[in-house]
Amino acid sequence: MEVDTIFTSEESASSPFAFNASVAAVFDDMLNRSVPLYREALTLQMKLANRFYLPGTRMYDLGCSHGNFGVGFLEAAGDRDFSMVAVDNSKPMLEIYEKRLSVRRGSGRIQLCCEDISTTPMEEASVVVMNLTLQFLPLAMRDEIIGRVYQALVPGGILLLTEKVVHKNAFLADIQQESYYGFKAANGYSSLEISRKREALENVLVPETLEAHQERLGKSGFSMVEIYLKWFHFTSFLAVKEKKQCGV
Ligand SMILES: Nc1ncnc2c1ncn2[C@@H]1O[C@H](C[S@+](CC[C@H]([NH3+])C(=O)[O-])CC(=O)[O-])[C@@H](O)[C@H]1O
Ligand SMILES: O=C(O)C(=O)Cc1ccccc1
Repeated sequence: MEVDTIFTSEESASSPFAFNASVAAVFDDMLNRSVPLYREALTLQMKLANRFYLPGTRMYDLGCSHGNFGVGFLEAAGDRDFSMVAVDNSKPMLEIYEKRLSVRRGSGRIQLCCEDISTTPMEEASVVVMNLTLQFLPLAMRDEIIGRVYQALVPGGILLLTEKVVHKNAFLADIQQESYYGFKAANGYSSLEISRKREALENVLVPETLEAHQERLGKSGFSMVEIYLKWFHFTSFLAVKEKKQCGV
């Protein structure tokens, strides 16, 4: 695995963060060292996806990057059939994903789409995964996207949403950030790398409060929402589209 040294160089500080070829090449190391509980979240997402996926429907992975969810799900599925649409607008990420699929059996079950999530058509979905993706979309588009996810889900279908959130209380938001930077430092990032990346992510990764996410999920139609994992900022929501009961 290639080591993430992106923010060791001075020029890295001068441009906004982008999912380009240099980032794609070191992305696993970047995720492992910068996202607390990343592997644990993936494992739980695969288990929940497996529990809620309905044969004949689709699974969508929105902001799939280089395919950790899809490749993991494919390996765990064995001979069980499924249909997944994996969407990302970073070509370098999808090129790596395609290579990973090319050496695996049954990879025709995953269709890769290089497009913007805000325009991607969705239908007949029983599972939609958005792992650390919504936070990169313009704030003004987020309601519409979650609304479309809800509409695309069949009754009993789920959205697995993981986001970096920010605490609504300024003091606790500082504690979150302090704990998070401690995590990065313990994983070998220097304070210069940490501050350069913070600058590069400004206005690119825009976190919202946990309450803002809950409110959006509620007003989009999700009446059952569970937080199944949380590490300060990093929060994983399970949102279920309820099955309507006859006569109620
Ligand atoms: N508008 C957009 N349209 C499509 N893709 C987008 C858009 N904006 C950003 N992306 C894509 O969303 C992904 C976010 S990374 C997801 C990790 C993955 N889910 C994982 O479980 O390994 C999270 C992170 O880097 O913190 C990148 O691949 C972007 O190209
Ligand atoms: O929020 C941060 O400071 C991060 O480093 C999160 C992150 C992880 C991987 C890619 C982009 C942002």
